[in-house]
Amino acid sequence: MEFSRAIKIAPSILSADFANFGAECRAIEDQGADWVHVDVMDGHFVPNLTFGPAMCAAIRPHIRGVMDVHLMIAPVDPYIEAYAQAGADVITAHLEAGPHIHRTLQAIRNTGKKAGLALNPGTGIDAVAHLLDMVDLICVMTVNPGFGGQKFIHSQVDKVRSLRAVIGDRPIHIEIDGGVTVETAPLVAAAGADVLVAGSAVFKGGSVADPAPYGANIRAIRAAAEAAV
Ligand SMILES: O=C(CO)[C@@H](O)[C@H](O)COP(=O)(O)O
Ligand SMILES: [Fe+2]
Repeated sequence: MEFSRAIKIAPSILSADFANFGAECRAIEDQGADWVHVDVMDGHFVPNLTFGPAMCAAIRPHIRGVMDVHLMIAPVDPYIEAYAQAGADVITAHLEAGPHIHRTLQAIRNTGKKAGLALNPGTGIDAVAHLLDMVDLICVMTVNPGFGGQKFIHSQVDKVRSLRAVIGDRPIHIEIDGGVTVETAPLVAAAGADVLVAGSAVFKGGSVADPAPYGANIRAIRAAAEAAV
């Protein structure tokens, strides 16, 4: 995985057809997705349940590019190795998920995978300064985690701008997750984000049988973001 600040679109398969994940992953990549974003929820850290490591391992052969695994689980440390074994390229843990985020990021790096740090909307960026040498990606949640299709929280745009200033030119991705659309993508791209997760805005209007809308949605979000950079 070579580092680049170019805009990357990462569809969240939380909005895919749950009976058809393999075909959905192939369809979004064929339609121009850069990364595939997999939302792991435990019914405890967030009020929803999704994919275990076996599910991730099952879809891995259907993803040619980057599998971006967003762990919304607590505790997180006991499961890092399992998601690494399942074939994740990026493993992101929440700052809020436990008392030892430095150890968690170290454990992710020890698996040889890229380490991501996610921040809930109510969390500030102060802790990030002490973790810059431990992270490959910082995920700014622009909704409260747990569900797709929520409304973008606009107060997070300033947070992204401050985060970009703290990161400077270090090879750390800023990922935005939640409520990304053609309207909100330019705001976060202009503030310094480079990875845009989008679930409902990518999958709307399409299906495995008719995937062309996925491509049109991805191109529209990318064009809106790139025009703002
Ligand atoms: O992590 C999460 C939600 O907790 C996200 O990845 C959502 O799945 C994004 O969905 P949209 O807001 O784009 O519909
Ligand atoms: Fe996510």
